[in-house]
Amino acid sequence: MQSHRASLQSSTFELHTHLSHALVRYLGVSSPEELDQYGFHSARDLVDIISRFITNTFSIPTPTLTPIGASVSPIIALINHSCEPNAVVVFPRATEVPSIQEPLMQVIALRNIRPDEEILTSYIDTTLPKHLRQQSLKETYNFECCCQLCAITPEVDHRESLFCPKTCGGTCPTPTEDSSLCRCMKCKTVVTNTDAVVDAVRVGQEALDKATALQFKDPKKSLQLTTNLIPILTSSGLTPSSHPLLALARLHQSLLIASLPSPPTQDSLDDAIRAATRSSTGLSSVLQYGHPVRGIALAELGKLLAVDEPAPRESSTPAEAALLYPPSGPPRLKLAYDTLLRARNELLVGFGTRNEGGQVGKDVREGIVALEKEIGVWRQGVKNVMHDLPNSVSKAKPRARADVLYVHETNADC
Ligand SMILES: C[S@@+](CC[C@H](N)C(=O)[O-])C[C@H]1O[C@@H](n2cnc3c(N)ncnc32)[C@H](O)[C@@H]1O
Repeated sequence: MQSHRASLQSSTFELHTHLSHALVRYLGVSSPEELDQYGFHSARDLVDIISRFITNTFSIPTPTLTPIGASVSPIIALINHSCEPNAVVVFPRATEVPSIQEPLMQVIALRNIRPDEEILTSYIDTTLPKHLRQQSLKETYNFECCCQLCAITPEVDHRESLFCPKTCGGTCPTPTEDSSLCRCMKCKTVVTNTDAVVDAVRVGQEALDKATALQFKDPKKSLQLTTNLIPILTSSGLTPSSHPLLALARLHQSLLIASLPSPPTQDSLDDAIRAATRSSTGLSSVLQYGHPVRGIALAELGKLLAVDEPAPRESSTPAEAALLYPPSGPPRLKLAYDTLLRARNELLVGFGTRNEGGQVGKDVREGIVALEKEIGVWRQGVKNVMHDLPNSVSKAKPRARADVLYVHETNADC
């Protein structure tokens, strides 16, 4: 397996040296001779193994993709990187394998791959803009990425974009200190407040770094930072997929879910749903269909929407109801159902059909079945009401309400 000991940047070399010392302490050896039994004959050998380990390991995630460990597979370590990968490395939970053998590492194709085409996975978070992806790949893997996404400079990359200031539906590239002239790619309107946007992005990045560092030590402070910064970045015009707004939104969502009271209040649940919607929308613009991160984000949103509402909101007019997000009552149930169906289809791609979309895919399937039953009960209830009503009334309002509940006549085998 590849090592970069001879060509490491000095900061990375220093980190590898620290890790080598930690390894020596862990092994409890006190002299170079004692290291011989492990096959290390010099400090250089130790740095070499650390470099090899860092270059070739994969993080082991929970079913919802929180990293909890590291693994090495000499075969999978042969796969090179692309920021637009055609495959992913996952650890699905397979029914036919005894749980004692888990986790199982698998490479899953995200799309059809030609026989002569190289299989490529991504080593890093590809929702990041190009300069941060390049920095991360250089620091950890010691190479400059020349994949299609890095080689071609698109007019607008959704990882760094603003909504058109005239709200024509187009987008503009995010201004930077070096390139402050930016205009909408559709209507060509020039963005005038570029300094304010550059400042917002800088402050947002600082807050993201701080909030990430504090997320386990001081989750309340971390949540305060994400809560304060998201509106600033949103009002400066950043699209939901832009950095650092997307990263802040994802962190915000996980902090909100972790701090949900038990049982949740309507406000805390609705806040978490809005955060999950923002994350999922952003991820869908920058990750390809079926990417496990997209599938998991949709599943989390669908599950939140499916939670029983503690105090459903009553809207006085249909117009008011249409503006309400998340919706309440039957429309919420229908949205939960549709979202879980979309999640399941994407999870089947990202975690493999044979794995039934992994553990989350199976949970989502159960959620769909439960919702189908619940929606069936509602529909029956509405039918009964319509049946009991006098003829003149039965054809009016209740039908409109019943339409909301007429979801696809699928069973959960989709
Ligand atoms: C896990 S290994 C991949 C297999 C490696 N190419 C080999 O032959 O053993 C990771 C290393 O491969 C190289 N690599 C992976 N993807 C690359 C890419 N897209 N461009 C250049 N080098 C790459 C880098 O040196 C990186 O540190």
